[in-house]
Amino acid sequence: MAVIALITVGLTQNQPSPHNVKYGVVLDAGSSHTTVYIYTWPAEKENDTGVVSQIGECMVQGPGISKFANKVSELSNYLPECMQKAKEMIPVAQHQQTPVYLGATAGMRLLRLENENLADDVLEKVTESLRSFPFDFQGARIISGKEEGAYGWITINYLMGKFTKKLRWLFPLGNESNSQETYGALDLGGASTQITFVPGNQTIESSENALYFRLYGKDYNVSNGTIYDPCFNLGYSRVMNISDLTNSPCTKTSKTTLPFLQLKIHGTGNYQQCQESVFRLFDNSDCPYSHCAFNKIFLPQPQGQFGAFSAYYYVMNFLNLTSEEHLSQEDITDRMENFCSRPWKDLKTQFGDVKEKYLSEYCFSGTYIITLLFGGYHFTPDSWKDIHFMEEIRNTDVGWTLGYMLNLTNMIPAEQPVSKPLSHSTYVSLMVLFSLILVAAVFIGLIIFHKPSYFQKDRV
Ligand SMILES: Nc1ccn([C@@H]2O[C@H](COP(=O)(O)OP(=O)(O)OP(=O)(O)O)[C@@H](O)[C@H]2O)c(=O)n1
Ligand SMILES: [Ca+2]
Repeated sequence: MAVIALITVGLTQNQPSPHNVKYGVVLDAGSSHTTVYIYTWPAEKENDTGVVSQIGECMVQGPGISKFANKVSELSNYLPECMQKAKEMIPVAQHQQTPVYLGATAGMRLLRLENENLADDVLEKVTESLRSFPFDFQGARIISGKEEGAYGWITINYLMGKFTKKLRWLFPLGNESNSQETYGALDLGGASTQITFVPGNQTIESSENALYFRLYGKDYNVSNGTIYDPCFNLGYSRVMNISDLTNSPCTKTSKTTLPFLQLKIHGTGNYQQCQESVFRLFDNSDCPYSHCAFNKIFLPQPQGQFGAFSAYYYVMNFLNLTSEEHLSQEDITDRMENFCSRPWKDLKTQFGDVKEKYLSEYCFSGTYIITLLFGGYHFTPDSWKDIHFMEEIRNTDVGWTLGYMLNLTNMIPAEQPVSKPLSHSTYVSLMVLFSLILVAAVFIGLIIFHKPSYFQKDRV
């Protein structure tokens, strides 16, 4: 029996030790900032799922690349600090084989809409900068919102091991019935948001909003230059340029000509009023399909579990709203009312180390997220519990970058592989145990059958 057990375990888990390690670098050029991610994986197991992990990340100092549109020459000093870090983390011998990809998101999509030449200039300059490093640079491009959502979805499901088929015979009693269902992905950045999930048995009514994979098997009424804003805390004020509001392609349609160039905003800190204003941003009228998100965009009813990352996590984590215990809608409202009503002076005292830009916007950002989820994507108080706010899984950040790299390095096979059923430590323990049983069995056998002299004498 011990021999059979040894052979069974050996055959089901033949794990060669990884010695050849590969690396990959992806730059996430977001609207608010750029982050460099450094990944590694064992070369032999390239097509296995869950083997790529993040070994480093570096946040580039300064704003997003789109903000350099009128000063592209400054971009030459932008990336070197973080790229130098990548050089230090990756062994020199591996530099030339290490692919480097840059994907730009909403900030650059908006710049391209406004002025294509400027967007090209920015990409050209970052390309020039990245070419000066000893890596295998694979290009800098603007990724579409659809790709961004898709790669975030791949990342989260890859990291959660949702693409692997578990061997059922090893977990006969486990509640594994839903374990293979994929997670939906919720991403929110400075200038765009994506929701991606596998819909239930609903018809895809707009192919523009669908992707097929085969993998692993307001307007404010103002009469002067001051407005009172319920989404900022009481005592907070900020001056902003009207052009910052009206120059974005997102606001081009609501052309309101104002008789002044600047606007002074004073916070009044009122969650209910803030929510009413934000809710008006989501146009839920005249849906041409059976279900819409907002602004007439096709979206089936959200289905299954969701991982919410990027700004969803930063903001909700700050507001203490990421708890896995079920928070009722009243709990959420109470916490938001409480936070928004706090005087700005108090917040500054308590959270002196938090960047002022972020701190001042948490009342707004939290309200925006809650309104987007309930009023935009139509989550319900009941399905809210299916949203899991997360920053990383197994030390790897959740975002679109990992999925982007997996795709471009052809690390996603079309057919579903079967995962190793045991962890390496369980495998080794079982092998040792069965070996001991085998040795003990042989030993006992020897004693019984080779101690014959006494028995034989007695018999004689
Ligand atoms: N420590 C942080 C970092 C970010 N934020 C919030 O997150 C938003 C930006 O999110 P980020 O993921 O940095 O956006 P980008 O990737 O740069 O934008 P996009 O994906 O739209 O291109 C900020 O406006 C801010 O509200 C925050 O609250 N705390
Ligand atoms: Ca982003």
